[in-house]
Amino acid sequence: MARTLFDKIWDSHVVADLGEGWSLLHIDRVLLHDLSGARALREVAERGHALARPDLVFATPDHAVSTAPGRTAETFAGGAATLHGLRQRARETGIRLFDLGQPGNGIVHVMAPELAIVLPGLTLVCGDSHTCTNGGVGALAFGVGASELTHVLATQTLMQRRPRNLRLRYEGRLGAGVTAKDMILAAIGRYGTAAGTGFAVEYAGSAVRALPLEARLTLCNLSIEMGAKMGMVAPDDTSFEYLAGRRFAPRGAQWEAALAAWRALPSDPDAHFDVEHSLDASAIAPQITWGNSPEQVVAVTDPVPQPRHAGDRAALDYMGLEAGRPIAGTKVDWVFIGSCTNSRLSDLREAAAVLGARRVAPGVTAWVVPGSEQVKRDAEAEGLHARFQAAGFEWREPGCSLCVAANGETVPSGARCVSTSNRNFVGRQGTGARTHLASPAMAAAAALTGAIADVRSLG
Ligand SMILES: CC(C)[C@H](C(=O)O)[C@@H](O)C(=O)O
Ligand code: SF4
Repeated sequence: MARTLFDKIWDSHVVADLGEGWSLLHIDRVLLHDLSGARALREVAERGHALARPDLVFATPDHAVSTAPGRTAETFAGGAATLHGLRQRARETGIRLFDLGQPGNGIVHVMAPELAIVLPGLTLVCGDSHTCTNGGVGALAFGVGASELTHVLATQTLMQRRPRNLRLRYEGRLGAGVTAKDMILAAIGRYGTAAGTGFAVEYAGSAVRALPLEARLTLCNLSIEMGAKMGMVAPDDTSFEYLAGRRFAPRGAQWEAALAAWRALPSDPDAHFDVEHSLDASAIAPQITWGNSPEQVVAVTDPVPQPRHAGDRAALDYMGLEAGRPIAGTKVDWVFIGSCTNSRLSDLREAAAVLGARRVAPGVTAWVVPGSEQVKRDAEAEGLHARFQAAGFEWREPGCSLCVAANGETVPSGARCVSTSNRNFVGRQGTGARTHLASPAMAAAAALTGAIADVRSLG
C-alpha cells in the first residue's frame, strides 16, 4: 500500500501495537536541554533507573544561560544550579554534553542538525515543543512531556498515538525578500494555530524542494505553532549534501547504505493524506505578526486588521496598535535576531546582506544571538560579526535568550520588538514586552529604519 514519509518512519519504529491507535515506538535519539533535560535525568536517577542507551542521548545548555559576551555558568545566577546539575548527571550517566564554549553547544534544535545527530528516517524526541524543527532533515522529531521523557531515557521507547497525515504544498517561486519564515507565518495566518492539531505535517511542493536545508528547519520549526507536534520535509539531495561529513553522520560504506535507505523515504506518489492544503508561494509577501498569537499575522504591506472578537481587541490593546492603520511605519524599540527559528548561518547572512553600510536607527537596541557555538565561529570567520557590530548590533553568545527570556534577558515592559523567533504570546520576551515575529531580513530592515518596514523597499 502506498505510504507517506511519516507512515514509513512510524511503521519502521513500532515495537508493539498497543491497540486503539496507540503504538510503542523505538526512539533513535534523545536531546536534552538545561531545563527539561536536567529535570528528566534527575527523575530517572531518583526512580533508580539507568539510562537505556546513554550513547543516543545528547545534551546542551541553552535556555537558562546568559548570552552576554564572556558569559560563564554563573553569569545568569538563576540558571547556575540547573547547569551544574546537568553537568554532574552527564558525568554520571556518560551522555554527551556540549558545554558552554564548546563546538556543539547551542540551542538544542540548532546543534542537532548541525552535528547530524538527527538524520533522515530517525525518530527523535526532546522535552521541548520546537523539536519539530528537526523534521526539516526528513526525520520524525517531536516534543514530549516530562514523564514521557523519563520513560524514553529509561527504556528508549515511547507510547504514542498515531497522528493523521496532512500535506501542505507550496507551489511556485518565492519573491525577492521572501523567506521560509514568511511561508510558514502565511500558512498559520491562513489556516490558524489549530490546523495541525492531531496531524503530522509534510511540507511539499516546488517551493519547498527549492529551499536550502536550513530554511526547511525554519519551516518545520513553527509546525507546533500550527498545532502539529511533527512537521517534516522529505529528504533529497539538498538534505544529503547538508549532512555529509558532519560529526555524527555515517561514513564510508555506512553512508552509502544510509543514502540508499533515505532515498526510499519520500511519500509514494499515490500516498493518502487525510488533509491537503496548497499555497501559491509567489503570492506570499514578507509577513509580520500584529497580535499575541502567530496566526495574528499580516503581509507587511497590509493595514493592522479590524478586530473580529474580544481576543483580537485584547491583542491590539496589549500591542498598542490601531486597527486600519498601515503596520509598516510602526515605531520599534528592539530587534532580536536569534532563536531556533532563525539563528543559523544563512539567517545571519540574510540579515547582514540587508544592512549594507547602514546603521541601526537611533534609540533601537539590536541583538544578534547566534544559534550555536559553531554558527558563531562560522559567522566570525566570514566577518559577519564585524558587519553587525559596525551597524550597531550587539553580537552575543549562543542561547535562547530573548526568545523566551528565561535567562534574565528581557525586552522592557511596553517596548516593541521585531523578533525572528516563533512565539509572540503576552509577556514572552518579558513582562509587558510587545513582540512582532518576522524573518531575519525583516528584522534587519526594522533595525535600520527604527520601524516595521518592508525589506523590499530598502533597496
Ligand atoms: C522551555 C521549553 C520546555 C519550551 C518549549 O517546550 O518549547 C521553550 O523552549 C519554548 O520555546 O517555550
Ligand atoms: S530558541 Fe526559543 S523556541 Fe527555541 S527552544 Fe529556545 S526558547 Fe524554545
